[in-house]
Amino acid sequence: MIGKWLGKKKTAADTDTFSNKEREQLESLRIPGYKGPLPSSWFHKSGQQAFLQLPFAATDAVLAPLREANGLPQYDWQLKLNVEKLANSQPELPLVYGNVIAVSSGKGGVGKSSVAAQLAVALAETGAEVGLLDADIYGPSLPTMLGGAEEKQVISDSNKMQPHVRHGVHVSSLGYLADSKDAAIWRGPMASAALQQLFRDTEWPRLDYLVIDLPPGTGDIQLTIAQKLPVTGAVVVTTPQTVALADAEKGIAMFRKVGISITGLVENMSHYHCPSCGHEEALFGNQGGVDIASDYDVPLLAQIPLAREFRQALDEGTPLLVKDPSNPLNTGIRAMATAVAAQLYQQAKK
Ligand SMILES: Nc1ncnc2c1ncn2[C@@H]1O[C@H](COP(=O)(O)OP(=O)(O)OP(=O)(O)O)[C@@H](O)[C@H]1O
Repeated sequence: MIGKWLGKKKTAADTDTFSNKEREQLESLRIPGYKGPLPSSWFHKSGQQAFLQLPFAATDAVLAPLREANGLPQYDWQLKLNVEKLANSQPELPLVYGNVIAVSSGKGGVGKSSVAAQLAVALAETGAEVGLLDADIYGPSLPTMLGGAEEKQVISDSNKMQPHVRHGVHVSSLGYLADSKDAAIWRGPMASAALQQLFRDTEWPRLDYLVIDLPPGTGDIQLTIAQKLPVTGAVVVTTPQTVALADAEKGIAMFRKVGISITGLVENMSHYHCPSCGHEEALFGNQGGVDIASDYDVPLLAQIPLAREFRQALDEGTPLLVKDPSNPLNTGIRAMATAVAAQLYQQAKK
């Protein structure tokens, strides 16, 4: 749990109010993934200190426009997060799992696991308590992408699995338990049962967010998982390529069929940025994700470039966010995390 600020008793200084002109400027602040102006009750000031208090995870970058806006920089702006637990698709399950984000793709190889891993690390960077469930039982790749595959699985006295803590994220994966070659031969019901067990028998701490890396595709297994696990919102990952887009459409349709809200679309490998000459090339086509998002009325949460740095870092088990935190490529990943958390909140509150 982060910041207990919301529950703090108000002091006389907290009742300081912004002038009308300042309020107008605050109203013009936009956050990735949040449609429209933020409620004015989320802004506070106390003398020279000013606070933006959000009920979802966000990076400090959201304050940049306030720090730069005319008339507002005199304040020392701070971000206060107090992540609200939102309703999910299984109301009878306790909310200890936090807000559950299912990351899916209609097609294999589009970068779903990379997006899930980097989303989880970026959310954890904000100070949120984050879990990551590797439900990609046919090819659990998170132990490779986040490292620690060689670490022994610890079972607690209460017979529960201790999640591995990797780069600030609590990770549970069959890849830490079984040989991935064994997992690949599992059939539908067996895989689905193993997964539910992995979800239930992991000793998760009290989480703010649980990111689930679903197996690729839109068949029975994905449908069963989506129905059996608590889900707050689904993120569909695609590349801009026509074949991937057709499968992404199936993914959107699948979640809609079972009443799970689509938090949005992430377009991965949207273009290639040449590190030497700066040229940008749309290797998999142009605008695919933008068009699908508009056709299906789902938010486009991020467009992530194809970059050697992302792949290399994940192959080494240390995502770029951790390996090279100030690399400009990370800006888009951090903005994606804010956009996912903001949109998840806004949809749940609708
Ligand atoms: N934006 C990117 N830039 C460079 N490499 C990437 C990018 N996204 C993913 N990759 C690389 O592409 C490969 C496939 O990615 P990943 O395993 O995440 O795909 P997936 O959709 O989860 O695949 P599967 O369906 O098989 O589980 C990995 O080596 C990953 O590092």
